[in-house]
Amino acid sequence: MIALGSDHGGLALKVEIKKLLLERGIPFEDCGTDNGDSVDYPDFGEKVARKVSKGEVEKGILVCGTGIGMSIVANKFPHVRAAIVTDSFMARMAKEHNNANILVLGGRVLDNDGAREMVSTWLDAAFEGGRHQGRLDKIALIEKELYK
Ligand SMILES: O=C(CO)[C@H](O)[C@H](O)[C@H](O)COP(=O)(O)O
Repeated sequence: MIALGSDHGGLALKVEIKKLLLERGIPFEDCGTDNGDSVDYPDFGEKVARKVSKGEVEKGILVCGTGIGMSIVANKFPHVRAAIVTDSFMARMAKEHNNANILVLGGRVLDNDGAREMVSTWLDAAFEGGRHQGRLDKIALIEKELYK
Protein backbone atom coordinates (compact mmCIF):
# COMPACT_ATOMS: atom_id res chain seq x y z
CA MET A 1 0.00 0.00 0.00
CA ILE A 2 1.26 3.43 -0.94
CA ALA A 3 0.02 6.57 0.84
CA LEU A 4 -0.24 9.63 -1.38
CA GLY A 5 -0.39 13.26 -0.36
CA SER A 6 -0.16 16.66 -1.97
CA ASP A 7 -0.94 20.29 -1.45
CA HIS A 8 -2.70 22.41 -4.09
CA GLY A 9 0.62 22.89 -5.92
CA GLY A 10 1.05 19.14 -6.31
CA LEU A 11 -2.55 18.11 -6.86
CA ALA A 12 -2.48 17.83 -10.68
CA LEU A 13 0.65 15.69 -10.65
CA LYS A 14 -0.76 13.51 -7.86
CA VAL A 15 -3.82 12.85 -10.05
CA GLU A 16 -1.46 11.70 -12.82
CA ILE A 17 0.41 9.45 -10.38
CA LYS A 18 -2.88 7.92 -9.25
CA LYS A 19 -3.63 7.08 -12.90
CA LEU A 20 -0.24 5.37 -13.17
CA LEU A 21 -0.81 3.35 -9.99
CA LEU A 22 -4.26 2.29 -11.21
CA GLU A 23 -2.79 1.23 -14.55
CA ARG A 24 -0.16 -0.82 -12.73
CA GLY A 25 -2.63 -2.31 -10.27
CA ILE A 26 -0.79 -0.92 -7.25
CA PRO A 27 -3.04 -0.15 -4.27
CA PHE A 28 -2.89 3.35 -2.82
CA GLU A 29 -4.57 5.53 -0.25
CA ASP A 30 -4.97 9.23 -1.05
CA CYS A 31 -4.53 11.31 2.11
CA GLY A 32 -5.52 14.57 0.35
CA THR A 33 -5.71 17.31 -0.61
CA ASP A 34 -8.54 16.64 -3.01
CA ASN A 35 -9.34 20.04 -4.47
CA GLY A 36 -7.45 23.08 -5.70
CA ASP A 37 -8.02 25.28 -2.67
CA SER A 38 -4.87 26.69 -1.13
CA VAL A 39 -3.72 24.47 1.75
CA ASP A 40 -0.57 24.06 3.83
CA TYR A 41 1.80 21.29 2.73
CA PRO A 42 2.80 20.29 6.33
CA ASP A 43 -0.77 19.10 6.98
CA PHE A 44 -0.62 16.56 4.15
CA GLY A 45 3.05 15.69 4.42
CA GLU A 46 2.42 14.82 8.06
CA LYS A 47 -0.47 12.48 7.25
CA VAL A 48 1.61 10.41 4.84
CA ALA A 49 4.88 10.51 6.80
CA ARG A 50 3.13 9.46 10.02
CA LYS A 51 1.72 6.37 8.31
CA VAL A 52 5.11 5.40 6.90
CA SER A 53 6.83 6.14 10.20
CA LYS A 54 4.41 3.88 12.11
CA GLY A 55 4.65 1.11 9.51
CA GLU A 56 0.96 1.44 8.59
CA VAL A 57 1.98 1.67 4.93
CA GLU A 58 5.16 0.55 3.26
CA LYS A 59 5.71 3.61 1.07
CA GLY A 60 4.52 7.12 0.40
CA ILE A 61 4.56 9.63 -2.42
CA LEU A 62 4.32 13.34 -1.66
CA VAL A 63 3.89 16.18 -4.12
CA CYS A 64 3.95 19.93 -3.54
CA GLY A 65 4.98 22.77 -5.83
CA THR A 66 8.71 22.10 -5.68
CA GLY A 67 8.86 19.04 -3.42
CA ILE A 68 11.06 20.97 -0.99
CA GLY A 69 8.46 21.64 1.70
CA MET A 70 7.13 18.09 1.66
CA SER A 71 10.63 16.62 1.97
CA ILE A 72 11.42 18.89 4.93
CA VAL A 73 8.25 17.76 6.73
CA ALA A 74 8.53 14.06 5.94
CA ASN A 75 12.13 13.75 7.11
CA LYS A 76 11.14 14.92 10.61
CA PHE A 77 9.55 11.51 11.21
CA PRO A 78 11.52 8.56 12.58
CA HIS A 79 12.15 5.75 10.09
CA VAL A 80 11.21 7.99 7.18
CA ARG A 81 13.71 8.35 4.39
CA ALA A 82 12.09 10.84 2.04
CA ALA A 83 13.90 11.61 -1.20
CA ILE A 84 13.13 14.54 -3.48
CA VAL A 85 14.01 13.58 -7.03
CA THR A 86 14.09 15.49 -10.29
CA ASP A 87 15.10 12.76 -12.74
CA SER A 88 15.00 8.99 -13.13
CA PHE A 89 18.62 8.49 -12.10
CA MET A 90 17.86 10.12 -8.74
CA ALA A 91 14.69 8.04 -8.44
CA ARG A 92 16.68 4.83 -8.97
CA MET A 93 19.41 5.89 -6.55
CA ALA A 94 16.79 6.88 -3.98
CA LYS A 95 15.82 3.21 -3.78
CA GLU A 96 19.07 1.40 -4.60
CA HIS A 97 21.31 3.41 -2.28
CA ASN A 98 19.00 5.19 0.19
CA ASN A 99 16.10 2.74 0.42
CA ALA A 100 13.85 5.80 0.37
CA ASN A 101 10.39 4.94 1.64
CA ILE A 102 8.85 8.23 0.52
CA LEU A 103 9.33 9.70 -2.94
CA VAL A 104 8.87 13.47 -3.17
CA LEU A 105 8.10 15.28 -6.42
CA GLY A 106 7.55 18.88 -7.49
CA GLY A 107 4.32 19.44 -9.39
CA ARG A 108 5.53 22.83 -10.63
CA VAL A 109 8.90 21.42 -11.65
CA LEU A 110 8.20 18.16 -13.47
CA ASP A 111 6.19 17.24 -16.54
CA ASN A 112 3.77 14.33 -16.28
CA ASP A 113 5.72 11.88 -18.43
CA GLY A 114 8.97 12.53 -16.58
CA ALA A 115 7.30 12.18 -13.20
CA ARG A 116 5.57 8.94 -14.22
CA GLU A 117 8.94 7.55 -15.28
CA MET A 118 10.47 8.56 -11.93
CA VAL A 119 7.69 6.90 -9.94
CA SER A 120 7.93 3.68 -11.96
CA THR A 121 11.72 3.63 -11.68
CA TRP A 122 11.57 4.05 -7.90
CA LEU A 123 8.86 1.37 -7.55
CA ASP A 124 10.76 -1.12 -9.69
CA ALA A 125 14.21 -0.58 -8.17
CA ALA A 126 15.61 -2.68 -5.32
CA PHE A 127 17.72 -1.62 -2.35
CA GLU A 128 21.29 -2.85 -2.82
CA GLY A 129 22.14 -3.27 0.86
CA GLY A 130 25.83 -3.90 1.57
CA ARG A 131 27.75 -0.69 2.21
CA HIS A 132 24.49 1.27 1.88
CA GLN A 133 22.90 -0.65 4.76
CA GLY A 134 25.76 0.42 7.02
CA ARG A 135 25.03 4.05 6.14
CA LEU A 136 21.33 3.65 6.87
CA ASP A 137 22.27 2.03 10.19
CA LYS A 138 24.19 5.19 11.06
CA ILE A 139 21.12 7.30 10.28
CA ALA A 140 19.04 4.99 12.49
CA LEU A 141 21.53 5.48 15.33
CA ILE A 142 21.25 9.25 14.99
CA GLU A 143 17.44 8.95 15.13
CA LYS A 144 17.66 6.75 18.21
CA GLU A 145 19.81 9.32 19.99
CA LEU A 146 17.66 12.30 18.94
CA TYR A 147 14.26 10.78 19.70
CA LYS A 148 15.03 8.85 22.90
O1 LIG B 1 6.40 23.70 -0.07
C1 LIG B 1 6.56 24.13 -1.17
C2 LIG B 1 7.81 24.78 -1.50
O2 LIG B 1 8.79 24.25 -0.69
C3 LIG B 1 5.56 23.95 -2.20
O3 LIG B 1 6.08 24.29 -3.45
C4 LIG B 1 4.25 24.65 -2.01
O4 LIG B 1 3.42 23.97 -2.92
C5 LIG B 1 4.25 26.12 -2.30
O5 LIG B 1 5.03 26.81 -1.36
C6 LIG B 1 2.84 26.68 -2.33
O6 LIG B 1 2.87 28.02 -2.79
P1 LIG B 1 1.56 28.92 -3.00
O7 LIG B 1 2.10 30.24 -3.49
O8 LIG B 1 0.90 29.01 -1.66
O9 LIG B 1 0.69 28.23 -4.01
